[in-house]
Order: sequence, then structure tokens, then C-alpha cells
Amino acid sequence: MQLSVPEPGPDAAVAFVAEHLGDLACDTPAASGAFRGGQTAADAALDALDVTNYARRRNDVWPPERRGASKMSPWIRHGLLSLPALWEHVADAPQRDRTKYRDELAWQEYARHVYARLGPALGDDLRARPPQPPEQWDDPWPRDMNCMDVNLTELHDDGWLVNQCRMWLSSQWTVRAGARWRDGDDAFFTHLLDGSRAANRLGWQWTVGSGTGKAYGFSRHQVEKRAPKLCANCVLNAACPVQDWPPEQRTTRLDPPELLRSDPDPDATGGPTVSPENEVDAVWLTAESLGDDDPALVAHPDVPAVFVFDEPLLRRLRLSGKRLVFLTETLADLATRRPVELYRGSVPEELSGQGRHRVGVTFAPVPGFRRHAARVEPAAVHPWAWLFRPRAGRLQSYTAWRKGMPQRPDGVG
Ligand SMILES: Cc1cc2nc3c(=O)[nH]c(=O)nc-3n(C[C@H](O)[C@H](O)[C@H](O)COP(=O)(O)OP(=O)(O)OC[C@H]3O[C@@H](n4cnc5c(N)ncnc54)[C@H](O)[C@@H]3O)c2cc1C
Repeated sequence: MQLSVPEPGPDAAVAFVAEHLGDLACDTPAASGAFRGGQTAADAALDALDVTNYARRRNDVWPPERRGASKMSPWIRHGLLSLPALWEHVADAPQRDRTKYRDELAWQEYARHVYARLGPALGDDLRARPPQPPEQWDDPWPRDMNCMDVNLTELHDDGWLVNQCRMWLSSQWTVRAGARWRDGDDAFFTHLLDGSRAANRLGWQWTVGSGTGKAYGFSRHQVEKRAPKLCANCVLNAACPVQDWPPEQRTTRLDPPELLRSDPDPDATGGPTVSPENEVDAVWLTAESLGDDDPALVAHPDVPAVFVFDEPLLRRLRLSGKRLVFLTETLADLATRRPVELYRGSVPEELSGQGRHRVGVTFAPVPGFRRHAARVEPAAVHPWAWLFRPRAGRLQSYTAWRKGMPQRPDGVG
């Protein structure tokens, strides 16, 4: 079903989502209180990005003015800002901040490599079972704990959290409260504007210990250090349930999947390396790559860009309306610069239903792309903008992976 493209801006996007996609969302559609979708907003954020003091302040949580986090992640997630572009952007930053920031960009790349190679198996415990606390909590994220309440409010209103708070919430959920990490990962994924299976699952696996064998413990100590006001204003200040370290932090080791050790087909994992010259009737946009620099958009400037809101997928995921509004704002912004067509339905059916038999697309290193592409059979698949081209080597840890990559990224000119 074709949908008319809304005017740019959050109000029109909210109205669009309420009218056309509201039944697929888990809440009443609203715009994020903190982020605007679209290349225009992404470019403005990049222009203003100065990472001076990032290394010292990245983990600060409260008050928000003290935070050193760059808040680029929603645009990175949807390919509006590429990792190579950010790597270059911080070239003149103070050495310590530049190194730390580039290290975090490399973490994002590492997550993409792991997901590209493992696919849905990233949802299984990779190297250990998480700790089992002596008692399960009825509610893993009790709202009467101010450190939970404030962060859950930010997650639900803005669709974003400081990395430190993601670690608190995920550790609290599984290591302390004994809840299944996959359910917590879904609770994040529902709301995070940057929510990706790659970074979200890797983040959870890392925190709860299933990814490394060592769990991250959460206690009042971190809150006092990074956000002291939260404890001062908490009704449980004198009876804090996380006053001490979690009673059990031991994990149970597992044999890691063979694919973590090596990749029998790194070329398939990484996708094509050169752009084909084939003619196409349309560019099929995926949620992984919605930027003006999307290689397929650049290669085919004269054909419409087509985006399908994947109804079966969205019905299953039941995302927050904020995520759909962010996507809609992004597409409406793109439509101010070139023709865009929007559809709701099954991706292969909507694309073929328009008589678009020759589509161009940018490779995306996620299982959903492979699944759809097998049916769509694009006429031209363009290369993904890797920071480091995937290789066959070890992925067991970030450090092992980084050692197998060149010092200077492949994707930076
Ligand atoms: C439990 C958990 C879940 C997470 N879920 C996601 C997710 O769904 N999507 C996502 O992009 N990141 C996720 N992260 C990683 C990280 O928390 C976010 O990327 C970061 O908080 C985004 O804010 P920022 O742009 O201000 O980051 P900054 O600190 O300014 O870093 C700049 C960029 O580096 C990358 N980056 C930073 N830290 C990490 C990291 N630990 N892992 C991977 N990439 C990183 C991101 O692309 C980020 O935008 C998760 C971390 C944890 C512990």
C-alpha cells in the first residue's frame, strides 16, 4: 500500500505514524524529546560535534550538562553519519579524546562484524551463562529506585541513554534481578532510536558476562560517582537495595561458537566491494542506510528512492512510535531533495508490485537484508561503507578483533 510522504518535521511525522503505522507501535506515537530524524539534523549535529573532554566525561550521567557523550548514535544507526566520516571528523581533537572516541567507533564496527558473521546466533549466550542470583526480583527495574526511574523515563521519552546507564540497567536486570537478558535487550530495542541487534545484543552480552565470561556488577557506588543527585533524591536512599555489590557474579563457561574463531567466507560477510554499473528503476532504501551518501542513492541520482515499512517485521517487533517517527522524519527530510516513495507491506511484494524489477540497493550486513534481497533480486547491490572490511580472523573479544584489523581503517581515505 502506497502512503503519501509527509511534510518535513516532527509534527507531520507524528501525524503520519498515528494514521498509517499506529497499529504497529506499542505506544501512542510521539516524537523523541531529544533527537530529530533526517540528514539535515544529522549534519547540524556533526557540525556542532566537539569531542574535547570526551575521554574524561563520557561516563558522566547527571546532571545532563556534564555529559561528554556525543549523542550521535541515532544517526549512526541509520547510516546518516558513517563511521569513517566520524573517524575523520575528530582528526584534530586532543589526542586522548580522539583516541577514546575512535576506540568507541571501533566498538560499533566490532558489533557490526560480530552480527554480520553470526546473525541471529548473537542472541544466544556466546561464551558463558550469566550469573544466577540467589533470589529473582519480581520487578527487575523497580521504579522506586531513582536510578532506574530517571533512566527509564529518559529511555521512554527520548529513546536514548548514556552508555553507563545502559550498563546499569542491563546489569541490574540480569546480574542482580535474575531476569533473562534477551527480554531486557528487547525492552531496550523497543525504545532506543539507535537500537540495533548488533550493538544492543553485544552490549547486553558484554554486561551480563555471557559475551566475555565476566559480568559487570552494578551497585550504588557507580550512581554516587556518576550521578550523585539521583541517590540524594531517592526515596530508598536510606534503604538502597543495591547498596552492596551483587551477591553472585560468577558465570558458567561455554564453548564459543566456531564462527567466533574464524569466518569461512569473509567476502560474503562483508558484501560487495565495487559498485556495479547496471541501470535501475528505483533505489530500495533500507533502515540501515538512509543517508544522502548512501552508495546506491549516489550511484543512481535520477530514480526515485523507495522505502517500505516492513509490516510483518513491525507487527512482530511492536516498536515504540518514537522509532517510527524518527524514521519518518528522516524519509520526509530526504524527500525535500529527491523523489521518495513510501509503502507499507511486505518488502519484496511492495517492490515487485510497483513493477520495479530493477532496483539498486546498498548491501546491509544484517540477516534481514539477506532474506529480503534473496527475493527482491536487486539489479545492483552497492558496497556497505565499512570502517574496517571484515576479515576471516578472531572475534572472541574486542581486543582480539582489533589486533586483526589494520591500524588505519580501510574505510578512511
Ligand atoms: C546494554 C547495552 C546496550 C546497547 N545498545 C546499543 C544499541 O542498540 N545501539 C548502539 O548503537 N549502541 C548500543 N550500545 C553502545 C553504547 O551505549 C551506545 O552506542 C552509546 O551510548 C551511544 O551514545 P553516543 O552516541 O553518545 O556514544 P559516544 O560515547 O559518544 O560514542 C560515539 C559512538 O561510538 C559508538 N559506541 C560507543 N560506545 C559503544 C559501545 N559500547 N558499543 C558499540 N558502539 C559504541 C556508537 O556508535 C556511538 O554513537 C549499548 C551498550 C550497552 C551496554
